[in-house]
Amino acid sequence: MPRFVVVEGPNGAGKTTTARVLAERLRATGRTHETTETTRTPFGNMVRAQEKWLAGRPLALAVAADRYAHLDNEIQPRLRAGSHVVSDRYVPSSLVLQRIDGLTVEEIWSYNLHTTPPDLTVYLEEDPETIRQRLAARTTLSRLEKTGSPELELELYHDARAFLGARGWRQIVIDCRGLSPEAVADRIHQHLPF
Ligand SMILES: Nc1ncnc2c1ncn2[C@@H]1O[C@H](COP(=O)(O)OP(=O)(O)O)[C@@H](O)[C@H]1O
Ligand SMILES: Cc1cn([C@H]2C[C@H](O)[C@@H](COP(=O)(O)OP(=O)(O)O)O2)c(=O)[nH]c1=O
Repeated sequence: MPRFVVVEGPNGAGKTTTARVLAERLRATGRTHETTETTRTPFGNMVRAQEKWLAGRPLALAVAADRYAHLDNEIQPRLRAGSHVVSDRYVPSSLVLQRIDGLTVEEIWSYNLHTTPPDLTVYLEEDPETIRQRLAARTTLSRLEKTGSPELELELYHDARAFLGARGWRQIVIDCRGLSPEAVADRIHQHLPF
């Protein structure tokens, strides 16, 4: 049975790296599609490019619209065709980033109410100082990356996890400190039934 797995965590925690290694590993068990939010579609690229101008509610709505299109046009068709789907970011990212952008959890959730819960949502945690050093090496940071901090994102991810857990989402936390991306992917794989 194909599975929809989401990788979450603060900027610089290792989402993109982990999602790539995990997808590579899952390919040994069946077809696997790797994807990301905001999407690499023209609409998703526009949202990313306009992130400075589309703040607060307009950004929350644009990101949610991109997410619903992602579900309709990419995630659900791939799952129906028998592929596993691994997404770098999904609803929890909105519960963190849109909150940093001034919205309440209730408003953010109202825009995401009709999304499909993943089979497994993985929250990566890493030492804030390690994350800060990784972000310092990046040449460009988005408006929200500059507004938030590793500590704030970790705290808001904690709230997001409690909120979604109360709504039946199946979730795990991986403490990535000292673990290679392969070791992180191993731990995630242990929670999947294949
Ligand atoms: N488990 C890990 N151990 C050591 N370095 C890592 C690990 N995961 C990611 N990295 C490194 O940390 C940096 C940020 O990783 P990235 O996957 O881009 O994070 P995110 O997608 O969460 O912003 C990259 O340079 C990446 O190589
Ligand atoms: C997925 C998502 C992205 N965004 C916005 C803020 C981010 O700075 C921007 C880009 O997402 P991000 O994945 O962090 O950047 P990139 O793909 O360029 O590495 O999109 C949200 O505000 N909420 C979300 O739920």
